[in-house]
Amino acid sequence: MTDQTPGTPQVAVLGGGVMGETLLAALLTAGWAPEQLEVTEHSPARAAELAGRYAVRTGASNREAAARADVVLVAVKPNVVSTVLDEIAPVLKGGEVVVTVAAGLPISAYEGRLPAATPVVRVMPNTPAVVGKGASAIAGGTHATDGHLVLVEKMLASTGLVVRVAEKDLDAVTAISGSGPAYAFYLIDAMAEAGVLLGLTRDLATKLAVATVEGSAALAAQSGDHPVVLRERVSSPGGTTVAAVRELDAHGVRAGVVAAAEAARDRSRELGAQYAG
Ligand SMILES: NC(=O)C1=CN([C@@H]2O[C@H](COP(=O)(O)OP(=O)(O)OC[C@H]3O[C@@H](n4cnc5c(N)ncnc54)[C@H](O)[C@@H]3O)[C@@H](O)[C@H]2O)C=CC1
Ligand SMILES: O=C(O)[C@@H]1CCC=N1
Repeated sequence: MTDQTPGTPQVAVLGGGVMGETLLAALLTAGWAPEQLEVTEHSPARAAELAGRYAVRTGASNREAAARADVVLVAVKPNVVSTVLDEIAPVLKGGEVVVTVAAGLPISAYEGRLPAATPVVRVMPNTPAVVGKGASAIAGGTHATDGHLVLVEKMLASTGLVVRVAEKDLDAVTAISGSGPAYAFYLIDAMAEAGVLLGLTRDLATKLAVATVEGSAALAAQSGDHPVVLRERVSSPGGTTVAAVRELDAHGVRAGVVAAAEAARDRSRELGAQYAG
């Protein structure tokens, strides 16, 4: 594929798990036709499920799918990436773009296994992409042009926020937005559980927790105010909220979030070092 390839090029999604399916659905929403897409899967049952749900071609051969593709989207686990790259490298003709969502693995690891001058774009998406509220960061490799980054932005157009970053920042991005939905779900679950403890039904407590987190995120996004200012607005003098936030501080919740993000950043680096091969 050249920098100028127009429209919606043929995409092979290698690995149809959580993120592979998310990106497949996103491409369909962004205007790709089912016949421009195919997915490879090790699990025949999963392949059949995806074929039934999206009417796309599915198969088990990464090499055959890559040979038909203009864009190869790597969505397998980091420990499988080098095997997959070795499978597809012989059939890449030089113009294809390789896009990867694997955590941790540096672009240099891809460039070292793929034909010289293969453009590689690394993406760190997150699961709210399924509902168009995702946050993705992208970084291009040595041979990725602005045109390749624009193409990837187009591929992710239906998923939500897409930002360009330097590759060195992707471990931090992974710790904040890649893994971040799990922190938000953890908070929602804890709030719902607290509601049950306080006597609400689980259904009502969960609805209230979800709506509160969703509304707070929307308010933060739309007002542009600093989170501290927004928190102060909830906190009436001598009221309930200051009493609650004092407990969050006393229990080290803020420090816990920071430590969690550092652990995710470190794990991303470890995955990169372990599986770069
Ligand atoms: N789940 C998430 O929230 C995010 C995941 N990622 C990245 O996405 C990648 C995939 O993660 P998930 O989708 O969560 O994992 P997953 O385990 O749900 O999906 C991986 C899929 O690859 C298939 N597979 C395994 N070996 C294969 C092979 N050789 N060829 C073809 N298919 C093969 C598996 O059967 C499985 O369905 C990982 O590299 C991860 O770091 C990145 C951002 C967020
Ligand atoms: O947990 C993981 O390794 C992947 C990467 C970011 C979110 N999920």
